[in-house]
Amino acid sequence: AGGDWPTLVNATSPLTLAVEPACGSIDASNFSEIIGQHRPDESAESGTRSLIDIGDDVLGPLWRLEIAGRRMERPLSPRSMSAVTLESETRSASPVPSREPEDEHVNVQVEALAATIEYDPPFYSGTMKVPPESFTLFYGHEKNAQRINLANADEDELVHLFDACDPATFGRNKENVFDETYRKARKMDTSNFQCAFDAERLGLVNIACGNLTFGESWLKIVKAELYKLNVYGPGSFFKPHKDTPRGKDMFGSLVVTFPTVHEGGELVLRHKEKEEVLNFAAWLREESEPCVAYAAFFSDVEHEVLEVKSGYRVTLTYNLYLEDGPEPDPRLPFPVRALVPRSEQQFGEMLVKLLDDPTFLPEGGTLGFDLEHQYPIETPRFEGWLSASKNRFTPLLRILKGNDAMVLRAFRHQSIQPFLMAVYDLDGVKMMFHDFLYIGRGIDSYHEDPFDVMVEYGAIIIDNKDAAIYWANLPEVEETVVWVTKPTNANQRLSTYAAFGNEVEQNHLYGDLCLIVRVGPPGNRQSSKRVDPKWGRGRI
Ligand SMILES: O=C(O)CCC(=O)C(=O)O
Ligand SMILES: [Fe+2]
Repeated sequence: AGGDWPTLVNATSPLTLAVEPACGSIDASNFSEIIGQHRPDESAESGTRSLIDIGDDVLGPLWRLEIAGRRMERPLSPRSMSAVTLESETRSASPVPSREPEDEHVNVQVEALAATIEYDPPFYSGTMKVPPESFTLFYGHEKNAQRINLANADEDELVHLFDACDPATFGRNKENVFDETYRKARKMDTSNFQCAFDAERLGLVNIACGNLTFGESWLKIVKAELYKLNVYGPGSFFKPHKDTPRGKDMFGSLVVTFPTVHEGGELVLRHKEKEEVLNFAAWLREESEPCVAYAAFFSDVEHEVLEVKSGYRVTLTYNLYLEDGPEPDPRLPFPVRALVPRSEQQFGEMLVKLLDDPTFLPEGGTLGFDLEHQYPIETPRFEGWLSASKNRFTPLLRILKGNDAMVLRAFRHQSIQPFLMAVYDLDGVKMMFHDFLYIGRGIDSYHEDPFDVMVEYGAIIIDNKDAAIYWANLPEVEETVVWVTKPTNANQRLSTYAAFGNEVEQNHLYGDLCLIVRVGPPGNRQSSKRVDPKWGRGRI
């Protein structure tokens, strides 16, 4: 059978399930073959509902289930199928195992640590005075080159530039699409223009990026690669999106706006429920000398260009990369970071205080931090490539941003080595895993249950207190994570990250990750053995 699968709506008696088709009528013969004996339901309108007596040796295909108000949309393995029948037998019993009382003490301690982490803006913006010759732009196709001075261009010149550009596309679900309800603007590729403005040579890259903080950034140099020239006429806009990661070392974008007369076209940046509206047009109007306005932001910052009300808005966009710098000269003193995030000192001090406190995790334990930023994850080249031992997120430790890098540095300073994990929520059972997994990668949607695959490859069960009632054999918690900052997005399917970008890119996706830190008992915090899960309480 193809198309929509039926919905399982009720479990009436131990071995009877009621099933509703997602659309159309039920082909009853199909059910009896697959999961059990079909029996018409006299109480329901004909053709809409069926009862099925389940045999002992059921094999589940892909089902959409709704049991006791909970929806489950995933491949149903024999294990969860038997859980369904079992659940209806024991419905009155409490499905959640009894739990120890919350460990309030450790919660209070980690809350004090979390409170030292201050807001670290994921962008940096301003205006910058540049030499007059920087405003010259040559553009055009083949022999029809034109010249324009972007510091004093008139409307006709800007219309000509606008017309010379191509309509701008954007990436949606692995395709480059042209859709003027989403992005109404013009762009020009670097092969068709030459601008005297050079963000690197003018020092703008250093100014803008020096204020964004990274992991081990003193070992790195920032490279700005010119990406596009964008021209927005009256009525142009670009709806919210994140810039597509083009390579694992791309960490952000730089937008430079020229002082062409325009109104509107504000750049809106959003990250973690915070929003910032940058009105470049107004900033530039206030300057008495020719300036550009700029914003450098991390790639996982959602941004949008509001409608241009009048005039023409001209921008250059750059992709920002981290490149390895020269090896530090061992004879010189170890380089000092120019900029330390404000919270680094407070956090470091609180951390030392906690690690020295004999009442803090007296047997050791595992701390978890939700990362504030997303990072580009290289997508595997072929299906099913998973490893039980290799943590595919380790290379990302070098490019952590902002507070994520700050937390990593603080632990490393105490000789404690955090690592990265993705947290999954499978029907209320939370696990951490060292790789990404989605249908077509690791799991075969028809036969395999993601849970089974992840356990086989070494996923660690960290929480079961929200487990759905149909887990027959509730997996035991193997390691309790005390969350300093709680994960907000548990991963279900990686593919959802690819939805919108400014260009198609299939090799890297953004993923949500957590920094996990195993700390030893007082006096030996550096030992990182996994601790008995009865310690501490998970706080997802
Ligand atoms: O032109 C701008 O201000 C931003 C353009 C942008 O977001 C992009 O090209 O991805
Ligand atoms: Fe963008």
